[in-house]
Amino acid sequence: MNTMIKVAPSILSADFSQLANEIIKIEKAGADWVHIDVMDGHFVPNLTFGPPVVAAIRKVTKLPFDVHLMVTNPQDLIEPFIKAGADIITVHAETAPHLHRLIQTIKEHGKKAGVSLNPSTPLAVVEEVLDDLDMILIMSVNPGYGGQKFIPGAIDKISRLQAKIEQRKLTIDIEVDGGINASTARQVVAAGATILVAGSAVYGAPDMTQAIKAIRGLD
Ligand SMILES: O=C(CO)[C@H](O)[C@H](O)COP(=O)(O)O
Repeated sequence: MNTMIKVAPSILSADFSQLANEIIKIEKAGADWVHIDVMDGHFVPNLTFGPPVVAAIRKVTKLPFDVHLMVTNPQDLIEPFIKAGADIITVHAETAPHLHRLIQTIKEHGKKAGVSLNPSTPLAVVEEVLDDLDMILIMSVNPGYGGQKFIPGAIDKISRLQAKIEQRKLTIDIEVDGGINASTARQVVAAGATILVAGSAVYGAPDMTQAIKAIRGLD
């Protein structure tokens, strides 16, 4: 049992016609953060939310907004999403030749900065910015869609990242996204993950409260 684990349901799996209610539902069910998947139809083959949608849903909850930018030009969208109400902004290393600058921009606005790695991207790409990061998001599916199958290679990647964080005595959260359910959650938490993103396992569950508890490992 680990009470330090945070669960961040992804509204990608919500009913978009009822978005405000869908956010209120996860808040009542015990979610820690709201995970918002921003997709541009270019870096990933899907198109989702822009800053106006985030500004609109900001009015319905005080839960932290965990904004995951799956976009080709993250530098153009950091400030608009912060103005819209983001608390944590994560950019993909694959989209950012000037990763250090982007992280500094996020932090200068007083927000938490994360970097995400696709399944095929090695940990080495964040080596030089580790000291500046609040969070690393390990993708356990190829980004673009909810409801995909967890890629088991993520577990060893999380263990190696956790060892590196410990060795450097840093405080960085490890978030995992894709195919998370009660069973995969246990495996990634054992490897060192602290924040679990779950879309279909929460929104597709008959009892959301129970699903969140099970993912957190408190069932
Ligand atoms: O970033 C994502 C996809 O790119 C989603 O957050 C992720 O897939 C969550 O959905 P599920 O838990 O259904 O896999």
